[in-house]
Amino acid sequence: MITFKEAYNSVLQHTVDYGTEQVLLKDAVGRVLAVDIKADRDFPPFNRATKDGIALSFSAINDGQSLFKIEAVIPAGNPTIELKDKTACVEIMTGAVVPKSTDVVVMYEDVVIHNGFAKLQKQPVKGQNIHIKGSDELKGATVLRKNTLITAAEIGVLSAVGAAKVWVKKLPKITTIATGNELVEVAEVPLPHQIRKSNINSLYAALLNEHILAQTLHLKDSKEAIKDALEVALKTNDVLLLSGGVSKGKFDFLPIALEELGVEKVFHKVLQRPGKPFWFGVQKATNTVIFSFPGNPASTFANYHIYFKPWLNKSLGLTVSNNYVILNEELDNKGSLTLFLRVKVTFTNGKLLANRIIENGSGDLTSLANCDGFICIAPNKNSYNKGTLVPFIQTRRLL
Ligand SMILES: Nc1nc2c(c(=O)[nH]1)N[C@H]1C(S)=C(S)[C@@H](COP(=O)(O)OP(=O)(O)OC[C@H]3O[C@@H](n4cnc5c(N)ncnc54)[C@H](O)[C@@H]3O)O[C@H]1N2
Ligand code: MOO
Repeated sequence: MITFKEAYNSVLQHTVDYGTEQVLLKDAVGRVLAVDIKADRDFPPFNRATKDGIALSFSAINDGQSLFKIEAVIPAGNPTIELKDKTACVEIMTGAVVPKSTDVVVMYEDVVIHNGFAKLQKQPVKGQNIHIKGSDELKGATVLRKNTLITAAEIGVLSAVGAAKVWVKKLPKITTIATGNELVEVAEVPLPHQIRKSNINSLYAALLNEHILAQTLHLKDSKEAIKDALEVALKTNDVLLLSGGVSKGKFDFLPIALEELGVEKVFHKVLQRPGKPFWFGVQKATNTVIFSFPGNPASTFANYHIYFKPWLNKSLGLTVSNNYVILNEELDNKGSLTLFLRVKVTFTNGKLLANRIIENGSGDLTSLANCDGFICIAPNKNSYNKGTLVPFIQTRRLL
């Protein structure tokens, strides 16, 4: 059986570039930028008043002048004008173009306006309250880099440079597949020996967070039915996320069915808990990647975050980040398996502290709603003191 590190590295060696596509700006949030974005004009595009007040020539102030005739009133959105008389001033609003031959803006709070004249109450500084043309970025500068996750901030920048359509990384087409005769629909009342499908809905929701609208399938524990359905699914998807049917049971047909369909097994079973009987493979002919997760809810959920999420990030060109939290209790791991322990994380005095939660093994579904993620504890008699930094796999937004 391979170690967690070997399995993780192996999964990341099987990433796939799905190419690029153009989407409308409104659909770009959450996607990954596929090209560098350049400024189509200077930022800001003109000398911009940053306060409501008056604009004037500093040379007049230098000459000792403090009372200025108001020549015009300039709202934001008006074309550039020129201050004709350098001993006069204009009233100017935030966001308006600072007139030619003016180089200082004094805010209303520091002047008294009376009978068409403005009187300075305070000595201004040359250049104050003017956001100089091109001082943020010059035309042609790269303002966003390829392989950036597009958030609300990037949407603002894309809007400012006129990117009504955006080139983004294509997302893989995914079907999530639940297996098992015991599973019934959520809306059904299960018989005493049945349970409702939860893993598949959880995977579907996790993928929605990645802006992937997955198909879902449920297969009964029949080898022929599984093979027939998988044959079609392999042809029509880039990725299959399966849950259940991969351990040693008499009805765990997935490993054999996948191999009979020409899917190359990369590995089966990893020295870890939960998620040990994880089966990972690739169908070279169709370039389909198969993550076949163990059916226990904590196993499917953990392995999705441990393996699939970094695989997706790397496939899309995003950085695969390694995050750490501070262990807030002592523990050790004398066994041979890497443990992924469910933790609650608190943000205390600027630090993320992790405490284990009470859970009842890999089948304990409700514990997943009580934890913030998993800490990764290496095997073989490792002792961890309180205060140790440990790798953290986040399963919900923390801050
Ligand atoms: N002889 C052995 N038995 C088992 C081993 C082993 O190594 N030798 N491994 C155990 C471990 S560890 C795990 S994890 C499970 C994984 O088994 P499978 O992947 O074959 O999963 P199933 O047997 O189909 O289901 C396990 C469990 O999870 C429930 N389940 C399945 N799918 C769903 C779903 N979509 N939603 C909710 N719950 C689901 C299922 O009803 C079972 O209770 O095997 C151990 N056994
Ligand atoms: O590998 Mo299993 O997830 O421990 O129950």
